[in-house]
Amino acid sequence: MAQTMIGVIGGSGLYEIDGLQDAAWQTIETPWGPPSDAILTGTLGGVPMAFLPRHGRGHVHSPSSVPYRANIDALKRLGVTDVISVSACGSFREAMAPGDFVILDQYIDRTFAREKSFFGPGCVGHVSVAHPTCPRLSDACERAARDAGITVHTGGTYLAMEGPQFSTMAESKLYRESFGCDVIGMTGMPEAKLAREAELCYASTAMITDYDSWHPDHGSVDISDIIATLGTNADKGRDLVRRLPALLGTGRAPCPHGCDRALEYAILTAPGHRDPALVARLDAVAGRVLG
Ligand SMILES: CSC[C@H]1O[C@H](OP(=O)(O)O)[C@H](O)[C@@H]1O
Ligand SMILES: Nc1ncnc2[nH]cnc12
Repeated sequence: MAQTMIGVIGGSGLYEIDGLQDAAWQTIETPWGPPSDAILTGTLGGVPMAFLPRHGRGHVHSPSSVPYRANIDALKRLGVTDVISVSACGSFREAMAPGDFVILDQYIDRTFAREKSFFGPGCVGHVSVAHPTCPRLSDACERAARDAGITVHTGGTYLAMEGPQFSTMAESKLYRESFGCDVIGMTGMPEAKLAREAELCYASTAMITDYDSWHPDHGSVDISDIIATLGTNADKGRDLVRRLPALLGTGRAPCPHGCDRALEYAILTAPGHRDPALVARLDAVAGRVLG
C-alpha cells in the first residue's frame, strides 16, 4: 500500500502549525518558480506532513500573486498525496455564520489574472474538474471538524474572485441569488484545478469570517472584523489538522474517486510532438504518465 503524506495549505491567519515531530522548514525549488514560502515538514502521529502558508509567513502574497503552480508542484515533489486547503471566506448564507466551517464541494471560478494550468503548447492536457474536491478526503476533514467541536456544513459552492478588493453589494447579491454560491474567497482557484492536474486528492475547509456585503444587518465587509475572527478560526483550523493523521492513517489505498489517476488519458499531444522543455518542467506533476 502507498504511504499517505498530508499537505496543508494554510490561508489568511494560518501561517504555521504546531506539534510536528522532527519539524524543519525546507526550501523547495520548482520549475514554476519559488513557492509562497519554505515548507514545514515533519510527522504527526507517524504520518508525514507538509505545511505551506499560502500567503507566506508575514502575509507577503496577495491572492493574485500567490504562486499557485509552484505551491502544488512543491507539495507533489515532496511526496504529498492529500492536500487540505484551509481558507478564510465570506458567507452568502444566514445559516453559515462567522466561525463556522464549510467543506467545499463546488466552485465558480471568476479569477482572471493567474496561471491556471501546468499544461500548454507542446504538452496539452485536459482533466475533469466536474467534482473538484475529493470526497474521501473531504469526509475526513468533516469528521475532524466535528470531533473538534467545530460547527461544520457539508458541501458548499465557493465563488473564487480575483480581489484584492472585496465585492460590491451588487456583485455580492449576484453571486448569492443568481449564481447560488454559498461562500466567497480569493484563492480557491486555480489551486483546486492545479491539484487535480497534479493527481493530488484535494479538500477545502472554508473558515467563515464575515457575511460579505449582501446582508442587510451586517453592512460592508470590514477587515478589522475579519481579523478578529481569523484568530479563533485559525485555532480551530489547527485543531482540525491535528486530527487528520489518525483519520487518514499511514497506508493509502488508491483514491476511490480517481483523483490520483486524473492524468491517465488526459494528455493529447502525441509523444513525437511534445516540447521537451515543458515535459521536463512537468517531471513532478505528470512524471507518472509522461515517463
Ligand atoms: C483576510 S481577508 C481576504 C483574504 O483571505 C482569504 O485568503 P485565504 O483563502 O488564503 O485564507 C481570501 O481568499 C483573501 O485572500
Ligand atoms: N467577504 C469576502 N470576500 C472575499 N474573500 C474573503 N475572505 C474573507 N472574507 C471574504
